[in-house]
Amino acid sequence: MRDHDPSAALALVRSVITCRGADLVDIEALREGLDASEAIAEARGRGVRVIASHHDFAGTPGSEEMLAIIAALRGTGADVAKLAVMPQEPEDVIRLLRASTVAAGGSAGPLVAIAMGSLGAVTRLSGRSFGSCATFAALGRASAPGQIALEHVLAVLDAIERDR
Ligand SMILES: O=C1C[C@@](O)(C(=O)O)C[C@@H](O)[C@@H]1O
Repeated sequence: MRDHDPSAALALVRSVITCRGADLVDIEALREGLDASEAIAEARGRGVRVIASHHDFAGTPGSEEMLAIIAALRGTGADVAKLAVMPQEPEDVIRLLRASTVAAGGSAGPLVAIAMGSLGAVTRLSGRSFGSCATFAALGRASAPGQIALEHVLAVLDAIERDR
């Protein structure tokens, strides 16, 4: 819903929460002009878990900024924080993974950190080693650049996680 009016997006999330049709909702929580905290509290009050997410489809912020974004996502009271960025060069992917490792190091709650595009594909497959609690895969049409088909993700995770 990244191109939509933030309040319309929030109204949609609210209707999903109130119709009891979801176990978990994903809210783009840091959009300008949007106060997601009430919807998040409402969801949690109704037993619906919340992922508070932030997408940067243009680039990869600096390390401190990514850590601040993750802290802000966690500050919304959501169950999981998720940051997805668009790397332009390999160093961006390394920076995202480093920020993910640092942010996951404390006890501030579960995190998902993804670098999009083909450059970031490695983060979708080995994110767990860098603090991510989940990844995203395509079941049919990809919903973000660089998303890999579920069957391939499962095969790679199976190979990577075999000895854990
Ligand atoms: O936040 C995410 C992750 C995602 O952006 C991805 O890169 O796989 C895809 C989005 O649909 C989802 O909301």
